[in-house]
Amino acid sequence: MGAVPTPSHTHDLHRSDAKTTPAADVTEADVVVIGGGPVGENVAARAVRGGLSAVIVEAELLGGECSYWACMPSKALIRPTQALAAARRLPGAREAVTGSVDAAAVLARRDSFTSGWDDGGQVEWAVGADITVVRGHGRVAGEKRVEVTAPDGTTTTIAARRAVVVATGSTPSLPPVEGLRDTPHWGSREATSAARVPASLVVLGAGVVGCELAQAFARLGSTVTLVASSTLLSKNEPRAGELVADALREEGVDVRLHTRAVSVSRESSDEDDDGDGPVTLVLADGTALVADELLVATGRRPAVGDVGLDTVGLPTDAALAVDTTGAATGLAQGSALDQGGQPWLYAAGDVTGDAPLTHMGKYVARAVGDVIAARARGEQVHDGAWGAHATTAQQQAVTQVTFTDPEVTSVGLTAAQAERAGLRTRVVDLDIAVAGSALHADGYTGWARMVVDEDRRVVVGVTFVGPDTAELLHSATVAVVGEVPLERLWHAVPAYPTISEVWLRLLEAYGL
Ligand SMILES: Cc1cc2nc3c(=O)[nH]c(=O)nc-3n(C[C@H](O)[C@H](O)[C@H](O)COP(=O)(O)OP(=O)(O)OC[C@H]3O[C@@H](n4cnc5c(N)ncnc54)[C@H](O)[C@@H]3O)c2cc1C
Ligand SMILES: NC(=O)c1ccc[n+]([C@@H]2O[C@H](COP(=O)([O-])OP(=O)(O)OC[C@H]3O[C@@H](n4cnc5c(N)ncnc54)[C@H](O)[C@@H]3O)[C@@H](O)[C@H]2O)c1
Repeated sequence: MGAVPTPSHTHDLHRSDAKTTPAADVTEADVVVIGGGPVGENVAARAVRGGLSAVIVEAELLGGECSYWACMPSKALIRPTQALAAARRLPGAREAVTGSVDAAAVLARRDSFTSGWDDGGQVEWAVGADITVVRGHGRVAGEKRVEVTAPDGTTTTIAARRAVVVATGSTPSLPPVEGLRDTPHWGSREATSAARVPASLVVLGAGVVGCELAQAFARLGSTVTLVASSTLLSKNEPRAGELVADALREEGVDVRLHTRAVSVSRESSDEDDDGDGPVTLVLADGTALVADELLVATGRRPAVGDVGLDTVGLPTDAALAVDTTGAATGLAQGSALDQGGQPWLYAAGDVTGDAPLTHMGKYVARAVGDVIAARARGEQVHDGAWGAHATTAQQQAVTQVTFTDPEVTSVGLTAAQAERAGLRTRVVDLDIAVAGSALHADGYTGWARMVVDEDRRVVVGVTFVGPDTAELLHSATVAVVGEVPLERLWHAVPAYPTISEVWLRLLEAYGL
C-alpha cells in the first residue's frame, strides 16, 4: 500500500494495489471505463451483470470525488450539528444538550466515512464483482482503444471489444478574480478533507457546495461570511434560497447577496513568504473581507481536458454530450458506430454536464451498462421515454437534496423551468404547518411548492424546504415519475401525524 501525497489535499491518499491489475497485463476487455467514480463503478457492474467483461481505469482513488471529497465527507460533517440543532428545537431534549460541539470528533467521524482516503474497500468490492481495476490515467486513443499511462509512467493500450465509457467526472471552475490562481485557498476538496476548523472563513459562491459548507463550518465554530454573486441556491425555486439565507443569517453567517469579488491576496504569517497568513477578498464595492481561510465554491466543469476526445474529433472544452442511452453524440459521421453498426463511445456522470449528482449519474450508468450488454447480445434496445435503456428521469425527474438546515428537497421542474418548457401549469405554494411538523420541532418552519401540468393533471415538479424534508422526496419522485393523476394521488393517504400530511394540504389547496 503506497501513501501518495498530493498538493491539493490535506491528507495522504492510500492506494491499495494488492488487488488491482497492472495496465501492462490487460490488453483487451468488452468494456473499458475511464474513471472509477460512483458512475464508472456502476457502468462496469451492470456490464458485468449483463455477461460482459469490464475494466475500470482509475487515476486517483476508486470511488471518485463522491466517496472522498464530496457527498460522503460533506454529509458526515453536516449530520452531527444537524442532530444537535434538532435536539435544541425540542424542550425536554434541549435541556440535555449542555456541552458544545466537539469539532475534533466530527472530523474524526468524517475520516471514517472516507476510510482515511484509502480505497482498499472499494477495490475489494470491484474485484469481488468481477471488475478489473487498473491504476493509471486513461485517454481515448481512436475507435475502441484506450491508452493508459500507469503511475510509473509507462504507457499501454487496452482494446475495447464492445465499448469505451468516459466517466471522468468534473473539476472545480475558478472565477476570474485577480490573484485567485496564485493565492492558496480551499476548494471543496480542501474543505471536505480539512484537518481543522478555521476561526474565520469566507465562502465565495452560494450554490449547493457553498451553502452546505458555509453552514457546516459555522456550526463547527468558524465565523463565516458567504459571498454570492446572485441569490442563494439560484437553480432552485427562489423561495428556497430565501429561506436558507434567513436560516444562515439567524445562525450568525454574514450573507452578502449580489456581490462580486474582484481580487484576492494572502499574507504570510512568518518570514518564509509561503502565504499561510490571513486571506483578503476584496469585493466590487471596495469592502475587504479578511479571514483565516477562503473557500471557493463557484461551480464545476466536466473533466474532458485530457481524455483524448480530440482523437475522435470531439471538443476538449465542452461537456461530452450523449443521447438518451448515454451514447456519445457529435462524433463525425462514420465514426460513431463500430463495424457491427453499434455505438461504441458512451459517457455518464458529471462529464456529460447533465445533473451533476451522484444518484443521477448512477442512474445513467445503470442504463449505459445495460444497453451496452443488450446491444452486445443483439437484443432490442428500449430507448423510448421511460424505456429500460432510456435515461428519461435525467430530463424530467432530477432529484436533489441540499443538506442545509432547512433542507431543500426537489424533484422535476421548477415553476420557471415548466414555463420555459411551454407547459400550461398551475403552482400551489404553502407553508408546511401540519400536525406532523409541529410535533417534529417547536417553531418548525417549512415551505412546499407543487407544479402541476394542467393539461395532464399530473405533478411535474415539487420542492420542499424544511428540516428533515429529505425523506419526503421519494414520495414526490414517485408522483412525478409515475405521472400519477391528481385524482389518484388523492387516495395516497399520508399517515397522521407526519410531515407527509403536507401532501394532503397541497392537494386541498389545489382544489381537490
Ligand atoms: C462538496 C461536494 C458535495 C457533493 N455532495 C453531493 C451529494 O450530497 N449528493 C449528490 O448526489 N452529489 C453530490 N455531489 C456531486 C457528486 O460528487 C458528483 O455528482 C459525483 O461524484 C459524480 O460522479 P462521477 O463518477 O461522474 O465523477 P467523480 O466522482 O468525479 O469520479 C470521476 C473519477 O474519474 C477519475 N478520472 C478522471 N479522469 C481520469 C482519467 N483520464 N483516467 C482515469 N481516471 C480518471 C477521477 O480520479 C475520479 O475518480 C457533491 C459534489 C461536491 C463537490
Ligand atoms: N447535496 C447535493 O446534492 C450536492 C452538494 C454539493 C454539490 N452538489 C453538486 O455539485 C455541483 C457543484 O456545486 P457548486 O455549488 O460548486 O456549483 P453550483 O453551480 O451549484 O453553484 C455555484 C455558485 O457559484 C456562484 N458563482 C459563480 N461565479 C461566481 C463568482 N465569481 N462570485 C461569486 N459567486 C459565483 C453561482 O452563482 C452559483 O450560485 C452542483 O451542480 C451540485 O449538483 C450536490
